[in-house]
Amino acid sequence: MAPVPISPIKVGHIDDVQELRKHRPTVIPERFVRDITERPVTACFTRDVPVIDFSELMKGEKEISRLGDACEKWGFFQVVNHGIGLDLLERIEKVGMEFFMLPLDEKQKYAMAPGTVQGYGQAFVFSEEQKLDWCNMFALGLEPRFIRNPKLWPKRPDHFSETVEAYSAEIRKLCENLLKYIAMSLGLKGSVFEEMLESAVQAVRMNYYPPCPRPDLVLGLSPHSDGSAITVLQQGKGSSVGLQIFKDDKWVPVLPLPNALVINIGDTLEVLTNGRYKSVEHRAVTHRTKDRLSIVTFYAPSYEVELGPMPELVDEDNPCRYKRYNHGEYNKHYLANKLEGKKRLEFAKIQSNSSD
Ligand SMILES: COC(=O)C(/C=C/C1=C(C)CCCC1(C)C)=C/O[C@H]1C=C(C)C(=O)O1
Ligand SMILES: O=C(O)CCC(=O)C(=O)O
Ligand SMILES: [Fe+2]
Repeated sequence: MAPVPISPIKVGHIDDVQELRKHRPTVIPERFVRDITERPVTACFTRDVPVIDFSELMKGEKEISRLGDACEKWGFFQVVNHGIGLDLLERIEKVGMEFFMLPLDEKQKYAMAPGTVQGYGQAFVFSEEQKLDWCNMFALGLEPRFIRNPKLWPKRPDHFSETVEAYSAEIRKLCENLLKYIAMSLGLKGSVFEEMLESAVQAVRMNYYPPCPRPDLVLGLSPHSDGSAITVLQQGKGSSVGLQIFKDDKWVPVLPLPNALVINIGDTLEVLTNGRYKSVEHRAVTHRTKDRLSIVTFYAPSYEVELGPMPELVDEDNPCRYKRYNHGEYNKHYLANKLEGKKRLEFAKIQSNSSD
């Protein structure tokens, strides 16, 4: 596997945003205040992200073709009738929220060590100058089992670990099935991506965004695309609307649908499809009075996998846009840099004279 390097970089003191907020600040600390060009504007363009009915996908062509359109035109969709019990969706939200509500010293027993990505804290901070996100994160590696760090699995709240296990097993099946239908939407054999990913890496990240007195000045999560093949995102019930995707040069909010899961194409699938299905830049914004929880699963290739565009998707009209590389190397590159739009994918791009 590709080890994540221990960072020698100085990141300075990182305020825990939940603790900050307890003091009801009237002024936002400078490290959270975004440059004027990055600040979220309130008037957001609303267009509906496509909704895919998972139960229709197995019935054939029509929904699979809608899925292909969603991947090609949006890179994001919401999936309904996905077969994961509502009770399990509620339970993961409950233990996630209970974890973030624990006292800071309890959460810090599972602190994310500098330069690593598992545990509680803020990932992707590499300098004292870098702006911070108004967010607390808790991340765990799940599969394959050797990526697990048992010391980082919380003892509190009750039922945390077993709920994460049960949830992740269901989400894994959903990812396998979605990748099968995504392959079929491209006219490929259903098993093609699963074979390519080998023993897929799976990780979960819970993001908690406390209310922020000045949501106009900060970001909950910096703009980025995910390094995964696909990502599954659950938006907490009762949470503020916070996820936005960058579409046609505008930030579009993803309005939560009851019991739906949000799926997005990650950088890996963009490469494998030679850019036909694109990873899309997204971010999270905060709310003045409401908090927000999101539970995010990254489903990615095994670190050993060498990948590049599938030959079936390269021809004279679609010349090869990405080089072949080792996913472990990509993973290392992704995790060693701040979140910065689609910048990480430049690692894989074959430079051309065209504008993309
Ligand atoms: C805070 O962590 C992340 O944002 C993150 C990390 C995921 C992972 C773990 C928590 C444990 C070990 C596996 C893995 C690195 C996937 C984001 O992951 C993105 C980045 C890549 C690349 C990816 O596949 O998902
Ligand atoms: O909280 C959200 O809605 C966005 C989360 C996200 O994009 C991520 O964790 O990668
Ligand atoms: Fe993301």
